[in-house]
Amino acid sequence: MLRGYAVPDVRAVEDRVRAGLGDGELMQRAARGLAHVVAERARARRARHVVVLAGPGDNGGDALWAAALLAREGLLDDGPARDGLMVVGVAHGLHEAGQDAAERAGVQVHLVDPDADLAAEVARTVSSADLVVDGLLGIGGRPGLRGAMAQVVAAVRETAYVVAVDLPSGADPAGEAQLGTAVHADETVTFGVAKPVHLLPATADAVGRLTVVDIGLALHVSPVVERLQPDDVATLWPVPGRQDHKYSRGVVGVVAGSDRYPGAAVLCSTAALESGAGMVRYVGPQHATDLVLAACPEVVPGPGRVQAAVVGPGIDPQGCDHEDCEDHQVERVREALGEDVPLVVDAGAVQLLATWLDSGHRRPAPTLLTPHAGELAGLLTAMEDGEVTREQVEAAPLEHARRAAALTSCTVLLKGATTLVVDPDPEVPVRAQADAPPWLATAGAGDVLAGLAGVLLAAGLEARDAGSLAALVHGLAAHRANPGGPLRALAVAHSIPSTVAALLTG
Ligand SMILES: NC(=O)C1=CN([C@@H]2O[C@H](COP(=O)(O)OP(=O)(O)OC[C@H]3O[C@@H](n4cnc5c(N)ncnc54)[C@H](O)[C@@H]3O)[C@@H](O)[C@H]2O)[C@@H](O)CC1
Ligand SMILES: [K+]
Repeated sequence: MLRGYAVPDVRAVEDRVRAGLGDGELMQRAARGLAHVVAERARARRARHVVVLAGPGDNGGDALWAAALLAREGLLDDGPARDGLMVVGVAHGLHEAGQDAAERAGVQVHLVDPDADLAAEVARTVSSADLVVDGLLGIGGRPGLRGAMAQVVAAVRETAYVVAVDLPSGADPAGEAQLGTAVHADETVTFGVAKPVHLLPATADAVGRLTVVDIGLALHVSPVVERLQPDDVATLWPVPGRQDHKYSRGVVGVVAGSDRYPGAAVLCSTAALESGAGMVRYVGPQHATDLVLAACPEVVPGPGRVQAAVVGPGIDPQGCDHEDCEDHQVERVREALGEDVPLVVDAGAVQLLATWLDSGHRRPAPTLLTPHAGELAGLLTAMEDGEVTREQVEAAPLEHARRAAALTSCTVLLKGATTLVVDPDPEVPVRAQADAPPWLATAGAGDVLAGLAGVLLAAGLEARDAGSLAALVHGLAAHRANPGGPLRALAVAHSIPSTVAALLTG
């Protein structure tokens, strides 16, 4: 599990560790780790010109010391970057010891006035770099770059490989403010532990590949963000024992599909079966039932006892007006909301839940809501004063997911390039999963995710684990279904069994 700690907690432990070490030792450790990564990337990419950008604080200090090490220890010597290393400092003054060390090692340091326009010559130097080290701002940075810092970053060539020191400069270290003018790194080298900026959706896109360098920090506080990794699957996934039978493994109810969207019923039921449900019971209109049974003969039609249910994919919250529809989906969902059974509440059922909660009901069992941004906006609009738009949710996903979790007392899984899973208790770390290829943005992918999560709830996982594990496996199954190419949702569902098997057997 990757854990991201709040910046004040990181500073507190850094201060404690630094007090027990020699002067500058902690920064030396950071700089050494950084220098080794830079040297390796420079070699691999046959970089000819390496430009190190340094800002006014200790982030710049790390970068300057790394430049000194690269030059002094000849870390670039076997590559063509030998004579092509220089520092551009954007500050009224740089980290003194770092600047001194870089200059003593023979590295040229150009100092740029942060408030003046960038000289054309400096812009040319920066744009000549094929590898750029971004040490402008770290955890002390305010979001958004201005003046010469913004200009120097704009001068970086599109094809240059950018290694950010600790975090991409200009991004909010807390990972909450939306990205403004900021560095977009190919790789970020952080020290000791990850921070929220690396994991949360507002900023994670600017981070690139994340490398954590050990500098001897041990945190004994709770992280604020967590991300499950593939090797967590073996710990969390419900593996049946020899004594298990279909009921003990977990029966999953699926209330999904309508005459208008019968395919959602097929996708959700298929995903539940492919994820290892002991049994799937499907409830829906006749046409959808026929399609489900044709695709999945293992499914048992009609209501019955279940350990968890998925309600909502492809239902029409306005109600089904089909005359022979015995299993009226909206009524079924309302009934399920009142039952003491863990639920995945998806798509059309999200709106029904909002109305149901607004009339004073409370869910008696664990509940995982799985909205996309538009559905979350609809839920908040129904439960709060004033309209909330999809754009507002997309601009501040964590804030809105937190609001929804607090209002509903349910766990909220907000789908996106980075999927958030937020517990109603604000003290519980948020899970942020970014496992899916962009190809997964396709119709029906949400129905598959809901079916997968339903199986995990039915097996007894708590809602936050079920949601984040489902998001992880969903993303990995998508990669496996067709690495690097187009996907359809059904193919993702069919690739769940082999994906899980590969993760369980290592
Ligand atoms: N604290 C520690 O023990 C360690 C810190 N390390 C490094 O130190 C960094 C934190 O250093 P600092 O606290 O000095 O903070 P930063 O280096 O992030 O920068 C703070 C400085 O930048 C200025 N600034 C902030 N936002 C700005 C903006 N948007 N535009 C222009 N100037 C801006 C501030 O006024 C301040 O002078 C970490 O990110 C990490 O790179 C590492 O050396 C590891 C050890
Ligand atoms: K940085």
